[in-house]
Amino acid sequence: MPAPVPPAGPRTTTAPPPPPPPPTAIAGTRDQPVLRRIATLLSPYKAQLALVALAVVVSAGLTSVAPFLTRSVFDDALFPATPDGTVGPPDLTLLYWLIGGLIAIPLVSALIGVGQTWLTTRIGNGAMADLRVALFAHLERMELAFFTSTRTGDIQSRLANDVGGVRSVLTSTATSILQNVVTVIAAFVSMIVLSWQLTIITLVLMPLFMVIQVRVGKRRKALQRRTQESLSEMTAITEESLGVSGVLLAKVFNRADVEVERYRRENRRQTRLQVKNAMTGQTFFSIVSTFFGLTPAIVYLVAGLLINGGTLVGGAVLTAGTIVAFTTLQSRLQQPLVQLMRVTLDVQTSFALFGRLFEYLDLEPAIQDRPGARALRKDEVRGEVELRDVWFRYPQTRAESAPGGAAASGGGRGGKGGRGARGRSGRGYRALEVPVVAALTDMAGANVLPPTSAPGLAAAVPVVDEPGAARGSAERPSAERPTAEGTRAGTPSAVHPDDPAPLPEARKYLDIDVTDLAQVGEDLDADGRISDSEKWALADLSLTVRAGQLAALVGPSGSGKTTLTYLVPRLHEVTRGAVLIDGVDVRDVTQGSLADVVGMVTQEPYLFHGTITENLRYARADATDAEIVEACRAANIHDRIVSFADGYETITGERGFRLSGGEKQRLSIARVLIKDPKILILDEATSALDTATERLVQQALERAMADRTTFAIAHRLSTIMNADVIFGVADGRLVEHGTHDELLRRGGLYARLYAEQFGGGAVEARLADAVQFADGTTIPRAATHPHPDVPV
Ligand SMILES: Nc1ncnc2c1ncn2[C@@H]1O[C@H](COP(=O)(O)OP(=O)(O)OP(=O)(O)O)[C@@H](O)[C@H]1O
Repeated sequence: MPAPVPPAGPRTTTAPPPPPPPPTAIAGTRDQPVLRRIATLLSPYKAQLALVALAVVVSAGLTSVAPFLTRSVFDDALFPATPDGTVGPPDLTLLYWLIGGLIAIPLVSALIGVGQTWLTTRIGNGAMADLRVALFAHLERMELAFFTSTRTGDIQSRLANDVGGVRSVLTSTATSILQNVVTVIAAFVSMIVLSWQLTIITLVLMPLFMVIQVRVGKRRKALQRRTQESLSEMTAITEESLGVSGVLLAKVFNRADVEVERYRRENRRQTRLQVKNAMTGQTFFSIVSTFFGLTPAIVYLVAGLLINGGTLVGGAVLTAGTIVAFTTLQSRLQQPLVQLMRVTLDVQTSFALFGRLFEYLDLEPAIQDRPGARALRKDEVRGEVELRDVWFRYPQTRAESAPGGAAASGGGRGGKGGRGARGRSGRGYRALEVPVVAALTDMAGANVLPPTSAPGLAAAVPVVDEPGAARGSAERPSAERPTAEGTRAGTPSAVHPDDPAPLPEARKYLDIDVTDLAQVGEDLDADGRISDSEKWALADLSLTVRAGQLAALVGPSGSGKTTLTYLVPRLHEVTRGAVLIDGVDVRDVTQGSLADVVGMVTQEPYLFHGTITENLRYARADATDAEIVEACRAANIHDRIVSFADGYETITGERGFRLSGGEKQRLSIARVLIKDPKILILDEATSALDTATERLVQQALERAMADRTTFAIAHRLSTIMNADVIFGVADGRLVEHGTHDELLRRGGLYARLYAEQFGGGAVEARLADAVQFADGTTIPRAATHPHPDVPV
């Protein structure tokens, strides 16, 4: 039995969490300048900020009163002038009061300082936490394509390093600026009151300093951006190389040294940048400090000349007290002024970090709920799925859009999860995402049909039974969305300038060798019909699967089977055409309700680091212990779980690495059974299974498929034989459909596949360790493959 329900954590809470405020509300909008956006970020803390401002003004005021007390100590208390011009005896009463004041000022200032630090730390950390959550929530809403084209390390680095980098700006910089500005202004006013002539001497080089500082700031900002990019790169290398898969890959291919060298190189770059960053502006600050160090000497000299030459304007008197007070003020001015320059520089530098953060916050999720989207009611859904005139192409990746960008980073290692570019930053993503999305929206609204002159395809467009029945039930009026029949019959239709040239007839696909099918796209390219950059992952695809049917998808590797299935739960958005569930366009329903209706068992089931129970409850937080056990029994995994020392409380390990491929598969089947979706998408992964578990997985799958519409990317003969309909996909096109017998008679793609992959019906499945035959016998394979998770 599983242990009692664990305390509700983020993964197990039953009540849906309140929707996060849109990130723009937290951090302003794309069109606002960075400073305004930072102000928006701080706006929830207005009251505390006002308190801080008050504290700053009070302590600055107190600090600038001190020199006047000092002047009074000298001129009125210690050496009071008598009416006849001589120095009288010290006025001790006045001296006591003045000394009392001089003691009280630093004490009160220190107390105010403590309170101020407490407040600013709270404000800064609060705003930083808001920013981090806004970024996390925003990224969670991004579509799948964003993650396939962005390195995980880059995302992690922005959340950790960049947000951490702006911490000082948010915690102390704002108050530091305010404090120093007030101190500097108060000191200046006091200095002018004491002697405007001496003040001019102090100020004379300020304009020059300011100009230099702006230039230094620009340089520091550019350096900071490069430093953060390098940090992203390092995080990405760590993430890729020190994950379980990465370590396994490096060990199997003996690439550990290469990985270390890659890390060392980037680390060296990081060190160089850090040193440059720290050194930029140091000479400038040394000059400023030297100038301030020399100023008192210049002041004494000028004061002597002024007194001697009698050039003091308006009969002003330069007393010893005034000169002492002035130099005290002037030396007090030095520290806040230099600090102000440093802080302004930090702010300029931090803009580079804010820029990187806002870049992500400004990415528009390409797939969102449209206004007024309605919820699909799971209990009312029958589960009929239709793909209507579907065209799909993957959004251009960032490497393709930003020449030299990602390629220059040279970090990627490829692999299924990383087909997309491995760019260094998100810069290019929006640049191409927006036009792509805009173009798609245009096409969807412009009643544009992909042209085709492929008569062969007319025969290939499948409707499993009752042709047209489901088509008519779509919510959109047919005038808005022309039917596939219309297109096929050659009905004139608007042609978009971006549309590809006419495609060859389906016969072409049926006549070529199965193993050559992956090349079809390139053949077309050579013909000049579709350029490679315009290659469609799915083209002109229409099919209907009735509620409760099992549809098997077959076709060569890379033909688009996975892509096709991802359109149903809207993990990708069709470029043209529509996907309908019970006649309702998936774009018209909320993504949340769609996710409730569609379940997936992927080739590489993902388990997070946690107990088995926690992983299973991810499907439905309120699943009872009995339901969990029932699902595990149906998935043939219960007995295995209870055989573990910790039973249902066994920790699965990161990404489920403590479990075998077959165990993970059965757990993921149990998880989908707990979810109980109306539509199931199943990517059979027989090559990850061994003979011992194959039968258990197959049984589990049969139970999972029962009573729901299933799309199975089939790698088992029995799945195909049991299918109500088989769809043959080649190079993103549906080239044939029908039952096993019909397609065999046809002698096309499926017939070839059946002959080659399934040995004409003799082979049931190709497993990790053996080939399993339809009669139940197995023949071991040569054990050349060290681990199913390691690509060879
Ligand atoms: N995220 C992506 N970005 C760009 N192209 C992609 C992406 N994912 C897949 N593709 C491309 O789309 C095409 C179809 O891939 P898909 O994974 O759908 O094929 P498949 O038939 O499921 O292959 P397999 O049986 O090997 O899993 C391939 O050319 C592939 O390279």
